[in-house]
Amino acid sequence: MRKNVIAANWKMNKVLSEANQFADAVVDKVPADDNVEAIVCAPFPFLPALVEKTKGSPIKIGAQNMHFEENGAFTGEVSPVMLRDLGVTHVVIGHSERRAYFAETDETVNKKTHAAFNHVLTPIICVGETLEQREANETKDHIENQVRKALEGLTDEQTASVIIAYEPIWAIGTGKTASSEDANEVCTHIRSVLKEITSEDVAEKVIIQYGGSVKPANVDELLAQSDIDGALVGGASLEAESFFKLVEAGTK
Ligand SMILES: O=C[C@H](O)COP(=O)(O)O
Repeated sequence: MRKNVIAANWKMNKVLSEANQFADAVVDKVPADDNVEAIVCAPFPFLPALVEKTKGSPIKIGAQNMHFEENGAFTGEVSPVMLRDLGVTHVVIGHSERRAYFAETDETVNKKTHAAFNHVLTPIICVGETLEQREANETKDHIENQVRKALEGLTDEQTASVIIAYEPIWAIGTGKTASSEDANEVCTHIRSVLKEITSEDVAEKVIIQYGGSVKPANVDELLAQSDIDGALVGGASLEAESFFKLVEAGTK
């Protein structure tokens, strides 16, 4: 039985005092529950404070991006070594906003995925189609291609522990959610691709999240689907109360 992984992706929001207030508000509320894992993926400047504030709680802290190299002349970049050293446990890789605005490619997604495992970070790998691709009936082929390229060269053990976030681009921040059945259909396809790449046993272990306008009002229906094991949440993860409700939904 897979647990639900509820990950907040704050994107480029909040200042440090707001990040601290959020941590204070949720740290004693989020339950230690085998059915759910709660992760907050925050901007780099907040990571040390959030790691400190959530120590001893079940909440894990993640970054929203990183470079694939360990160090070097890469002005403005943050390495996996730095994240691990801070106590960060997860990293979002290949978010559609990184792919669209910061030239992230399937190749860099794959390099970052390997770098994450080399530094004991769990990658949350994002895949998703545009509205044009959906309308042209290209969703499954596109997602399959993204998944295969992201996971190239991983061991079965590594593949079993990736988190894949299926986020249809047209549903991100738009208020439009894929119907839970449509979202599940793509997540089931991802799992069948994982079976081909590895084995049924490995594929059944992989956490597949849905992301795109998830909120307390629609999360139950999404999590009830057979192949949706959690959510990667932007807007509705910014308020502590709303994030807590999403995590609570994951315990059911
Ligand atoms: O990483 C999160 C996704 O981009 C979803 O964002 P959203 O919940 O604001 O639609």
